[in-house]
Amino acid sequence: MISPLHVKICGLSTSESLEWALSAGADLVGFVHFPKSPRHISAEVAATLARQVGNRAKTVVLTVDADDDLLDHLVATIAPDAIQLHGRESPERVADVRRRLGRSVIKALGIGSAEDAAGARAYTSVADLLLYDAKPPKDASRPGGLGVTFDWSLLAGAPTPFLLSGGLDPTNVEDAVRQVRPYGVDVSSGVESAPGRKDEARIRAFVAAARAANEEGQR
Ligand SMILES: O=C(O)c1ccccc1NCC(=O)[C@H](O)[C@H](O)COP(=O)(O)O
Repeated sequence: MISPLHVKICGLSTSESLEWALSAGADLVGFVHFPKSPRHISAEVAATLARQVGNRAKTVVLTVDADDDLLDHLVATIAPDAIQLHGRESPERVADVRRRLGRSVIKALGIGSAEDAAGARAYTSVADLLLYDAKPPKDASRPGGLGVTFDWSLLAGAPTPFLLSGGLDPTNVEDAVRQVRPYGVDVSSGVESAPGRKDEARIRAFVAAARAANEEGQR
C-alpha cells in the first residue's frame, strides 16, 4: 500500500486557477490573506473560492501574525479546514489560536540553519502540521512565497509530520520527495508564470512529478 503524499497548491486567487489545482489532484489548496503579497485575496473572495472547493480538497487560509479579530473574521467568513500561521507566532500563540478557533493549524517555519530545524520541536505539540520553508532574508517584504529553496539536509532529524516548501517547482520536486520523504509538499511561485499568476501546465506537471516520485520511492 502506497502512503499518500499530500500536495498543497498555495496562493490560489481565481476560480480558474483553483479548478486547475483541483483537477490536477491537489489535496490542499491555500488562500493568502496578507496585503503585501501578490497573491492576497479578501476574506469574501476566499469564501467564494472555498465554496467552489466543496469536499474536493482541504482549504487553508494563510495569515501572517494576524490578531484575534482578523482570525475570527477569516474563520467566520471562509470556514476553512485549516489556518496556516506564516509569521513569527510563538508556540504559545499557536496553541492559543488552535484552542480558540477549533481548527487545524499549520505552523510555517523558516529554515536556514540546524538551530532553526531544532527549534521546530517547540511546535510539535501545539500545531497539527508543520511546514518548512526557506528562511526569508531580513529585508524581505513577505515571509514566504519567495521561490527560494533551502538546504534540505538541515531537516535530518527535524520533527514530523511536515510539508516541505520553498522554491519547489516541477523540475526539482521529484528530487525533494526522494531525498526528504515529507508528509507533503507545498508550492506557490514554482507553478506560476509571474508573481500571483498561476499556470495550468506547471500545476499539472508539479502534481504529477510529486506523485511519481512518491510512488517510485515505495516500490
Ligand atoms: O505566497 C505568498 O505571497 C506569501 C506571503 C506571505 C507569507 C507566506 C506566503 N506564501 C506561503 C506559502 O505557503 C508558500 O507556498 C511557501 O512560502 C512556498 O512559496 P514558494 O517558494 O513561492 O513556492
